[in-house]
Amino acid sequence: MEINAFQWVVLIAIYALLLKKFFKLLRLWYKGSKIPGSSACSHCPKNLTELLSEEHKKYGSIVKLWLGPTQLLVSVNDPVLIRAILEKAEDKLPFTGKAFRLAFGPSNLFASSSEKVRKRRELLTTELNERLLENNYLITKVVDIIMDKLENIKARGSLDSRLVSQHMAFSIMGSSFFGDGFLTWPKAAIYEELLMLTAKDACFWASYNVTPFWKQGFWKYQCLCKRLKCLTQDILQHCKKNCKLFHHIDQNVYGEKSNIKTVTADGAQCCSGADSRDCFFFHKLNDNHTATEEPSSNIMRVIFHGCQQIEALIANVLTMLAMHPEIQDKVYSEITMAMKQQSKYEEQDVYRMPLLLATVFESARLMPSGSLLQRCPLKHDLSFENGVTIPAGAILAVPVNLVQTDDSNWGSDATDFNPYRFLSNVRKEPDVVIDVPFTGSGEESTKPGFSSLVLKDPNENAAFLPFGSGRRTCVGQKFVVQVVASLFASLLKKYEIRPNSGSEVEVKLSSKNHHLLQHLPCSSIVFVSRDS
Ligand code: HEM
Repeated sequence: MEINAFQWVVLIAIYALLLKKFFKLLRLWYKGSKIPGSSACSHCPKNLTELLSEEHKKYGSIVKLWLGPTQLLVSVNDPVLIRAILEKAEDKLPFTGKAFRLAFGPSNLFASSSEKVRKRRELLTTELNERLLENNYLITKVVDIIMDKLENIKARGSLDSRLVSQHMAFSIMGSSFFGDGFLTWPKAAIYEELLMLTAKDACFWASYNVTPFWKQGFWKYQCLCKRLKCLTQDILQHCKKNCKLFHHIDQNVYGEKSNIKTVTADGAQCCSGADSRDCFFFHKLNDNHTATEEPSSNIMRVIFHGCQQIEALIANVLTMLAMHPEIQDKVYSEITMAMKQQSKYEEQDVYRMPLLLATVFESARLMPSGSLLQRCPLKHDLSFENGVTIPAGAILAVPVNLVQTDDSNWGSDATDFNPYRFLSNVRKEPDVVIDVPFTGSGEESTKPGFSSLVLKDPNENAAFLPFGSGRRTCVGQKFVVQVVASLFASLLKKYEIRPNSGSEVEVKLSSKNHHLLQHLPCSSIVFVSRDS
């Protein structure tokens, strides 16, 4: 048989590619052999965190674990080293991208390559921080609507804290990103259900190496994804309709921040300055999207990530307050004291409630929503001062819940709920007041009516990682902390949160075993009105 020149070229190219892959693998094996740890994960118990905990005890702060012949996981549990590594390591593992690509379509916002995400990360950070400062009224409105909804469902008795938290998180994300029109959007409930369902099944379908086109279930799943996309377009249209400035947005970009309503030529009322910025935000977020990207996928990804994470945080704070009535009472006193000083409650007031903010941080520390932070040096090895090299292609993992509940990082009460670890007493230790967005100023705290406690910057402790760290850290941290604290300030002013007697949460939380804390069941809680 005669082989022509073209076929030779193809054959050589394939051969060269295979050879390159083989040498990469040899290199991974060789470099991996120098990292301490068990050679293989053949005896993997169900819980990877438990295994990593044992390995770290045996081999030190950097351990390797072969997940398969071609998959090397390197786990690091020393906070100072973690900070240094995450400052350098920029790329993420492509797998998570695959799951979300399937659910929401291709998007560059959470891409594995840092190059692709940089611009949009910056945009999102600016937007969130500006929105945070300008949109005070919106948070108050969201909280009011959530409180009204609570009034209605509370009549039925105890509530599943996960479900309540999900509704709250969804209202916060929806209204913050689409404007307050979202709060009256008739399809919001369907959208919430569909978003959660689609994302839940994404990992299952993404776990197939070859997309299972032959399975009927897969096509049903694709239909759900399509419906979700249509609904996202629908709310965007709704947003655009309410916001006639969209088409001449360029004239208004970041310039005018007036809230005065204007009237267009066709007589329709234009949205306020704040609303036009909402529209502009999405316009910009999808600006210059590449051919492979879909306009609504970035939006769905952000909304989903925010909902999922905020939901977990709210549920954790609810659970912790329900289980620690003595802390709840103190937070309540702090809220009433701070609110007494103001004729009108402003969102910035939460910065005068250090115990409330510390409660949010402590809940995030004890029960982080993800158990591993991961990076994947795609092109280059990562070398560190202590002589350790993490080879390109290895999965770098940070076992967040181990680091966040380790005695050596947090003291002997590391597994206890103690928000005071994030506070210092201004009168006793005036020099620990730190000038960061989260901390109250020492001067304010000494005025009558203000708390004498001062919040420390939680990020000062390198072992505080609920929002990640380094170049790919979460861009929503400041936004989330302010919104969630505001929500609880309003909630606690009206209600006392109690566990439903005999519910599972009471049993689980009385245990000191921190592994249990990460797997809390749906907990049942009751909101008891303070007026009654
Ligand atoms: C309680 C709420 C939240 C928690 C606990 C949380 C946590 C996280 C974590 C752990 C990461 C990975 C960080 C790392 O690998 O170092 C992350 C990434 C990210 N978060 Fe959040 N997040 C929250 C809310 C939000 C919100 C509300 C937004 C935006 C609206 C947001 C936007 C992002 C983005 C864009 C990334 C990806 C960064 C990148 O890959 O470069 N997050 N978040």
